[in-house]
Amino acid sequence: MNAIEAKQLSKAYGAHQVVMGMDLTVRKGEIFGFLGRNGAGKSTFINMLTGIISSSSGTYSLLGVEGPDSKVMKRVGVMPDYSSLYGSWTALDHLRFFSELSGARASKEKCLEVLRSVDLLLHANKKAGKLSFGMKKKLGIAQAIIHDPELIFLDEPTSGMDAESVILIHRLIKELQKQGKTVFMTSHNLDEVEKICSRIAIMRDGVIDKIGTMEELRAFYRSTITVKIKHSTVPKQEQAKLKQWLESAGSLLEHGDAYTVITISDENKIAEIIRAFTQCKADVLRVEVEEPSLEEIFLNE
Ligand SMILES: Nc1ncnc2c1ncn2[C@@H]1O[C@H](COP(=O)(O)OP(=O)(O)OP(=O)(O)O)[C@@H](O)[C@H]1O
Repeated sequence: MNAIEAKQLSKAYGAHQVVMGMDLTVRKGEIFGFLGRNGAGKSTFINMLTGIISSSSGTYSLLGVEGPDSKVMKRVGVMPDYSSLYGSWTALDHLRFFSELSGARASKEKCLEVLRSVDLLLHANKKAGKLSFGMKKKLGIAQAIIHDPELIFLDEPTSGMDAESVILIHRLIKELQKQGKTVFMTSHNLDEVEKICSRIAIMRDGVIDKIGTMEELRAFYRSTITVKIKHSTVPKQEQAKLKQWLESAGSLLEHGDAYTVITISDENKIAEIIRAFTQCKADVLRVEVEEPSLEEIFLNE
């Protein structure tokens, strides 16, 4: 059973087609990263899945149940927009209220345990209006997980958080995955997505432009493997031969006395490059290989 299945899901506001026939499958137990530029349609897509807005056409299911279905939503956690917190309620009040809404009625101990997991225990009795932006985000994450849901939607969970908090939330998300839960998260932080997501979809103009694991996405952009070589000076009589060989192996970006940078399309070429230097009587002192980052893939539209 898949955690999320969308088939030809669409949303239009008047003549403006915001989501155009989206097909998407998220497997159970995945940490799925959902990316796209501002206005790509990510929130609209999530809002349809979580029943906040209705779709114009298409179907979807969550945890195998065709939506919209209020019963299945008790097994789903959604991180609310921080602006929807009640300023005069404490962090603890929020968790109690939201767990009751889902029918789980978490005990005070459970609420405190969840607040501890997002490092808000010391602020349990603080009014939400007095929490900092990062703390409000943490409270939103706590609300999304208080009822022990199987599927969790997190909208930019770490934006505006300090570095230590980001690490804490990444650990928490991985822990949720270890418990068998599925996390569907949006983020504008590509490093974060690259680090913790098992699969990634990039949305553009209302459709999915790219989808796959980091490895699969990289496979489309293998032409940009960059190899940086620190080497000893190549003897004069070998220099022309080596340069000619390197130019036939890939795009030679830099070729100096002690340092060479080349981009190649096939990682098997790396060993051949090292051999070419050795055969031309130069020692290879260090080799660095850089694969395309998610940032390059994201921008390469
Ligand atoms: N209620 C609405 N009425 C009309 N247009 C809307 C409405 N909600 C969203 N849109 C439009 O739909 C498009 C997609 O918006 P959406 O909020 O889904 O983008 P997003 O990918 O989540 O962006 P961001 O990264 O900025 O959150 C935008 O052009 C937006 O103006």
